[in-house]
Amino acid sequence: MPTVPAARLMDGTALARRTVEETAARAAEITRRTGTAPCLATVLVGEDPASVTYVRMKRARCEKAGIRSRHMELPAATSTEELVATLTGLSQDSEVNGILLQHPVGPHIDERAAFEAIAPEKDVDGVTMTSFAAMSFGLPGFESCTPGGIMRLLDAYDVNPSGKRAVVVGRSAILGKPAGMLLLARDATVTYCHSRTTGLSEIVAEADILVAAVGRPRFIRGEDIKPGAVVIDAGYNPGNVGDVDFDTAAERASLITPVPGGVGPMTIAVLLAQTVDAAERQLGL
Ligand SMILES: Nc1nc(=O)c2c([nH]1)NC[C@@H]1CN(c3ccc(C(=O)N[C@@H](CCC(=O)O)C(=O)O)cc3)C=[N+]21
Repeated sequence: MPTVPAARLMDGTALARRTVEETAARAAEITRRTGTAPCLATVLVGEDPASVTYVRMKRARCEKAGIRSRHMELPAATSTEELVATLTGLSQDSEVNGILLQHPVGPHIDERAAFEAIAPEKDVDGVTMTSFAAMSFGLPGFESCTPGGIMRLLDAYDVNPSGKRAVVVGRSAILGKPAGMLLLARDATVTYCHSRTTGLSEIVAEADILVAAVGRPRFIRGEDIKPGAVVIDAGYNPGNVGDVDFDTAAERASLITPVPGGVGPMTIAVLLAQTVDAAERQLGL
């Protein structure tokens, strides 16, 4: 007998559409009141095809929402000092409301130094230490976009993290680590797993909420998932493949995000929403 998938889909495309519509209305109001649309600066170092595609998608979504974008393309050989100077310039430019530095930059660049050159009030991608601290303390501020998108998905599907066991597989600076912090700020009991974790399967099996953010295609398999768990696939591997083996996971989960159509569109929606938040704050609206 074929197994019936138990899981309901968490539709990131639909939620992102609603979020972007609300954002577009707020952007239009800013434009009406000031004569100028909010502006996101996007900075891309090098020509990694996936990064080029992601930045293009972000800019296209901005345009649809009535947000201007100003794009800067820097050669792969750009030094840390040059990148920091570019980001400092954008931070001081009163026409720019938000700044996105696409990750990853080349290995010869100190990415942390570059992120910290983004003024905290323009850190709409939630990558600075200031933003991380705000997420960790549960204070208002900009959220890292993918983790912020995950929290909005949980809220939209009435998943309250409070008291739940959340397991985050992955500890990157702008995905796994802040995702765990946002869940902790909402009173989940959070466990981080990573490449040195031993007994991963046993830990994953305890998760009421599982966030997969390791960057390994179909790494999390259904057999390890607790029946009824909420499974968030934050993986973006080449070919639009997630970190979760969707078919087997969907047999066990109660709710699951697809790839594509789950966390990805929400990442961009949060970027746009936070760009308008930044513009409103800077204009005192
Ligand atoms: N500073 C920084 N901030 C980021 O937020 C950031 C980054 N660097 N570097 C790369 C990752 C990746 N990322 C994605 C955004 C949207 C989709 C997305 O919308 N994906 C669609 C499918 C895309 C397609 O059709 O090709 C989906 O999942 O439905 C995926 C991945 C943001 N990232």
